[in-house]
Amino acid sequence: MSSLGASGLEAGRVQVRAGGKLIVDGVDLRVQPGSLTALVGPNGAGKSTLLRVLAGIDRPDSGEVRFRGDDLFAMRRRARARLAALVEQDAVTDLPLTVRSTVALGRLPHESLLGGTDSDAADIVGRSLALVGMTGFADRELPTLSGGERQRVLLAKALAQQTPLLLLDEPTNHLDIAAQLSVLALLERVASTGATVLAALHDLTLAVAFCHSVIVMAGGRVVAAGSTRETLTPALLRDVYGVRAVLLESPVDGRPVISFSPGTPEA
Ligand SMILES: Nc1ncnc2c1ncn2[C@@H]1O[C@H](COP(=O)(O)OP(=O)(O)OP(=O)(O)O)[C@@H](O)[C@H]1O
Repeated sequence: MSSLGASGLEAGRVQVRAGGKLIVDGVDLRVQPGSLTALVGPNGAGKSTLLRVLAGIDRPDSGEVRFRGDDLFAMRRRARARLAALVEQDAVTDLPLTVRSTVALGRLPHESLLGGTDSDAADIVGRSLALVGMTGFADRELPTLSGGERQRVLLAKALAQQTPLLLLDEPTNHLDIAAQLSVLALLERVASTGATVLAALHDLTLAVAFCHSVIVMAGGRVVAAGSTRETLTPALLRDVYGVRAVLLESPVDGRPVISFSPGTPEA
């Protein structure tokens, strides 16, 4: 595997087998630091499975994952948790914890094993809650929150982890349109600080508006990757999703917009 050297996320020949078939089938990818990258593809393409491998949570059946040149599976769990955070899709959120305590879990990898406290924890937890607009919910119990509120708390927990690698599985799930836009803008800002940020997104309009790069998966494989504008072409969207689409430019801010039309695309 060629190396990104001291930066970025790199996966080589990653395979994951489940239920007797390859659900991730020889994935090679690179995610550059400093810009937001989208991971897109139809339902069942293998995005969630791949994200768990890229976060170092699930070991692949074969292949390797490196971040800043280091093998994620060769390091201890705590060390890995200081490098990589994953916001999972519909993660279990019925723990009887307050919002503040939930976000504070993101600080665990930074606490000293010798019992010393993480002196900045309260401050970082407070700032993370503010970034996702959940300050007023700090003392609420997690199970009492709406789906969108929980989603924002889980994002705050990952932000509190302060990792240079941030992976997100459908981070805009359950969010209203204003919250979706503010989460994408927040991820853009996190990436602009030099972090490596990869988000699985179903909403291609959001992907093309906010993400500089895109990785397209189908059937467990990466079928295209590159700059979002150049990769998400009408031909690619027809081949991968079977839809009719056209790429336009927003008259408001010049950002790209994908417009979809009903009906089956012509071959
Ligand atoms: N333990 C398992 N046994 C059998 N098949 C599995 C298992 N886990 C996942 N799969 C299958 O692997 C494929 C990839 O699943 P995955 O959740 O990674 O896809 P995805 O791209 O995230 O999908 P979605 O967009 O619907 O969330 C799916 O077809 C899924 O049914």
